[in-house]
Amino acid sequence: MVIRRLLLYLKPYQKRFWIAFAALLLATGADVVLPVIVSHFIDHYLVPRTFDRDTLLLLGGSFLLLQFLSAGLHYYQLFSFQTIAQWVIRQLRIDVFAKVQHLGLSFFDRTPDGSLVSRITNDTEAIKDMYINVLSSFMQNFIFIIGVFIAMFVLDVRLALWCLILLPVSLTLMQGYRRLSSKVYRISRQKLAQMNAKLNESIQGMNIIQSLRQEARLRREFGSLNEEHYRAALKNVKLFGLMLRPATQLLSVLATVAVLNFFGFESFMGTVKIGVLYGFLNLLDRIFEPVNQMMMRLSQLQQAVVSAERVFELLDRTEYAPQKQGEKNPVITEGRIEFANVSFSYDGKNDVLKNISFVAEPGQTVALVGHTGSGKSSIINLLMRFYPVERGEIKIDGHPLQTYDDQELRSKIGLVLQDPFLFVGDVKSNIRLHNESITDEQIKEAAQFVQAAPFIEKLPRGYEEPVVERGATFSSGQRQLISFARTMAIHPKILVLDEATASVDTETEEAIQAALQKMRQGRTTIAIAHRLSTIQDADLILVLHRGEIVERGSHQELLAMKGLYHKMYLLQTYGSAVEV
Ligand SMILES: Nc1ncnc2c1ncn2[C@@H]1O[C@H](COP(=O)(O)OP(=O)(O)OP(=O)(O)O)[C@@H](O)[C@H]1O
Repeated sequence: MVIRRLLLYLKPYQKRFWIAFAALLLATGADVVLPVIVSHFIDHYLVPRTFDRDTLLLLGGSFLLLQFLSAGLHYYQLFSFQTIAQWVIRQLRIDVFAKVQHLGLSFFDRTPDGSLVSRITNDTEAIKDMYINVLSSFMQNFIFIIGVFIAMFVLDVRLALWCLILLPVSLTLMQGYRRLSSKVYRISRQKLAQMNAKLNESIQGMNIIQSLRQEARLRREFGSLNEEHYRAALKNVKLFGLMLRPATQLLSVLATVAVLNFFGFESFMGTVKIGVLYGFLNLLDRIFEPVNQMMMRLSQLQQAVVSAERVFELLDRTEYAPQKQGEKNPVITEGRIEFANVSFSYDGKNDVLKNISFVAEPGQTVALVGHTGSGKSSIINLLMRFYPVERGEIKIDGHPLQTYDDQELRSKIGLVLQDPFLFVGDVKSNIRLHNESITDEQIKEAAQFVQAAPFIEKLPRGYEEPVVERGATFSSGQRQLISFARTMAIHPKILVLDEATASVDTETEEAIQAALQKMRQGRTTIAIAHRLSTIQDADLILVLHRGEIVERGSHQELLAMKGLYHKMYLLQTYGSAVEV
C-alpha cells in the first residue's frame, strides 16, 4: 500500500523512468552475455585448439563492445534513476510543507515542532534513499538475476532447473527479515522524532532552561531518548548482521558445492564441457552478489516504508485551518464586531468560553480583562479564525466570520501579539512582509506613525538593518514597535491587540503606549489588557472569569460595581505590582 503510493510519485516522470529502465535491461543483457561468450570461446576454440582468426576477432570485438556498452548504459540508468529520485523527493517535500501550512492551529497544539521537522527532513531523506538506492538496485538486481537464469538455461537446462530452488529460498528469507525489521524501524524513527522534538524544545527555551537550571534534567531526558534510539538501531544491526548476511552466504556456499558435485558427477560421465562449467560457476558467483545487494537494500527499503508511513500520515491529516464557506465575498468596511452566544472548547470536553456575547461598534475599543486562563486569548483565537466557531456566531459587519475570504480577513484585521515574531531578513522586509504593493515610503510612514522611526533610523543600516532568527538582536520593545509598523502598513480596519507584558524601559513603554493610542484611533479594537491603567478609556471593558463574562461596562461603571474589576484595580494600583 505504502510502496504503491510511493511509486505513484513516479508518475510524472514516467517517460524518463521507462527509458532508464530500457537502458538497465540492455546493460544487464550485455552483462550476462559476456560469460556466455567466454564459455563459447573455451568450448569451441580453446579446448579443440582451433583458432580461426576472423571468428576470434569477431568474438573479441563483441566482447569489448559489450563491455563498453554495458558501462555506458549503466552510467545512464544510474544517473536517470537518481535524478528521478531527487525530483520525487523535491515534490514530496513541497507537498508536505504545503500541507503543514494549511493545517489548523489545533493540529500544532498537539504536535511537537521537532517531530514535524523530523518528518519533513529526516523521513523524506529516508524515502529519497529508497528511490535512489533501493528502487534502482532492486530493479537492476532483479533483472540481473533473471538474465543470469536465462543464461544458465542456455548453458545447461538441468542445472539451471536445480538452481531455480534458490529463488523461493531467498524470497522467504527476505520476507522474514522484512517482517522482523519493520517493528524495529518504526521504533527507531519514532525515537528520532522525539529526539528532534526534545532538541527543539531545548534550543527554543534555552534562556529559561539555563535560568531555571534545567540543563541536567533535559540532558537526562535527551540521553534516555538517545539510548532508546541507539537500542532500536542496534537491534536492527543485529538482525541484519546476524541473520541476513550469513544466511545468504551459507546459501551461496551450499549452492556452489551442489553445482560442483553435480559437475563432478556429470563430467565424470563425460557429458559436460569445461566451458559450460566455467560459465556456470561464473554465473553462480554473480547471482549471489545481487541477492546480497537486495538483502542489504532491504533494510533501507524498510526504513523508507516506515518513514513514508509517517509522511503520508501527515499528508492525510485533515485538521485544516478554518476555511471560507459559502459563495459570497463580503468586504469589511465598517469594522463592527459581534459575538453572539459563543462557546468554545479546544479539546471537545472542557468549555474555555461560555456564552460570550458582546458588540464592538465601528471605531470602539473593547478591552478583555481577567485572570490568567480566563479565556481572553481564546476569544482572539476565534476572532482571528485560528479555530472554528462551532457554537454561537461571530459576525463582522453583519456577515458571519466564516463567509470571509482569508485574504480579506487577514488584510483588514491587524494582529499584534505579546511576543511579536520577527522573520530573518531586514527591518524593511519585516514591515513589508513581502507585500510588494507597500512602497518604501509607506514603510517609513508606518514606522513614523508608531514612533518606531527614531530607533530604526539610529540603527547602523537603518531600514536595511539585518534581523536574525526571531529578531534576537532587538529588544522586546523594539520588536514590538517593528511589529506595530508591520500592522499599520496594511491599514487594517480592525485591531486585535494582545498587550505586551514584557517589561521595557519607561521611554520605550511610553513610545509603545503612545503608538497604541494612535493606532486605535478610528479602528475597532479588541484588546487584551493585563495592566488596567492602559485601557481606562476603552468604550467597553469585559471582565472574564473562567470563560464567562462576569462584568461589563466602562472603567467608571465597573469600579462602581465594586466587583472583580474593582478588586483587580485596587490590587494593581495600590497593592504590589501583581499581574492580573
Ligand atoms: N491551544 C490550547 N489547547 C488546549 N487548551 C488551551 C489552549 N489554549 C488555551 N487553552 C486553555 O484554555 C483556557 C483559556 O486560555 P486562554 O489562553 O484563553 O486564557 P487567557 O485569559 O488568555 O490567559 P493569559 O492571560 O494567561 O494569556 C485555559 O484553561 C487554557 O488552559
